[in-house]
Amino acid sequence: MTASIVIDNIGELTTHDPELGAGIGSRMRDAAVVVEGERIAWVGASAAAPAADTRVDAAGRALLPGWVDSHTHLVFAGDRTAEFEARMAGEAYAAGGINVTVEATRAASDAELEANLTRLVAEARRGGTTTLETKTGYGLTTPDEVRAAHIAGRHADAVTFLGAHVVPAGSDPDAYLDLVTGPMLDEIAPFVSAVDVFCEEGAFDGEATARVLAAARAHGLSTRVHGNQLGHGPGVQLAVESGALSVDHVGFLDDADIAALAGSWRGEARGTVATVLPACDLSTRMPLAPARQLLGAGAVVAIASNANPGTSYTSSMAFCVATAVLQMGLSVEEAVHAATRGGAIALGMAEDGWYDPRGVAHPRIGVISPGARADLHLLDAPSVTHLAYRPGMPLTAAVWRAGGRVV
Ligand SMILES: N=CN[C@@H](CCC(=O)O)C(=O)O
Ligand SMILES: [Zn+2]
Repeated sequence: MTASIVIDNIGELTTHDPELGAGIGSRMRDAAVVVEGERIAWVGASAAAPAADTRVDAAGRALLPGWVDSHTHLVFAGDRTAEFEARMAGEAYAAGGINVTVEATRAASDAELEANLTRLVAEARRGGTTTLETKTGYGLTTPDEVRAAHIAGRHADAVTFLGAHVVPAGSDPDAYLDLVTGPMLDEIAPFVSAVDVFCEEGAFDGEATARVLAAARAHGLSTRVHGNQLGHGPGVQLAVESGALSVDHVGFLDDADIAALAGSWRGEARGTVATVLPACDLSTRMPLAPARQLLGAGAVVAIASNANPGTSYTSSMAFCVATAVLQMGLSVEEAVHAATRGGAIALGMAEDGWYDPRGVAHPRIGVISPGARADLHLLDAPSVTHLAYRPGMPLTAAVWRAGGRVV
């Protein structure tokens, strides 16, 4: 028999389910949610809630989908405090800092990398994150990248190959590109679901990016691009042209980039999500990505933490949501949508039947709707508005992932 839970007396319920009359911008009051096994079985008025094996009284607090963090780099060792201090003293961020983490990561044992990853995933869970993508990209040799993918696959919901993060110190750029689009990709492909490339000055130019994306597609893998982070460039256009799931950072966009991202959702096929990374923009002292203009133009926007030791050493999605509201001009509803359902769309997990790295199929995530996976985040607050109204406060009261209480 599958165990059931009813969470009733919910003061404010964010579902993102248009069928429940609660898409972006509307919230249900006095609601209840019933969970059966790993799925949501029922959503409705608290007064009409059916009985279940266990009852949780939300006591008038707000319930929303668990955060979907669609962009992190958590397989690493070492620390970049000195680089951060230098940046706060006025030095600019440059892609080359990645090599500092590459050196520390290569020197770490499997157990050290896994312990660090486990610690960071637990930290994210405590903040309400129920789904997490993470990338390789601090190994940059075939064995080091494959080991990162294996370690990530034991703890993350999606693993992305980022061999094209930067040309490792001492390597010839052409030879490295041949490796990353050839033998390294061949070896890692069975253990990842997507390929990412850092298209930026100091990393990979447009031509190299196009080669990485084409090689990924030839292996049947999805693609993502780190694009337009430090300046204008071809990352967004290449991502859209190649049908990438997402292009992330998007700090420096011209009108054609915004039009391409919005236009990518107008045809039959799905488009490319614009993933903004507010904590990274702040930590690198870069302009905040134009999320308001992107939404205004009709683009699909996700918010992610970009947790990594160089540019964004936080997995706090609540902090990212608060920043998106306070500094990027999003409404609370838009920011919460971008950090939940937006992330699910960016990961290809917004529909039933997506597979995790262990080959297990799951129901859709990022929504609170009958049939969806029961990933739920109860706030110690009456409304999601408090995420921005009380920034920095620990508002996570309880978290369920696939129907199981994890916080
Ligand atoms: N932009 C590329 N990669 C990371 C930075 C990684 C690092 O500096 O260690 C990012 O998303 O910001
Ligand atoms: Zn990143």
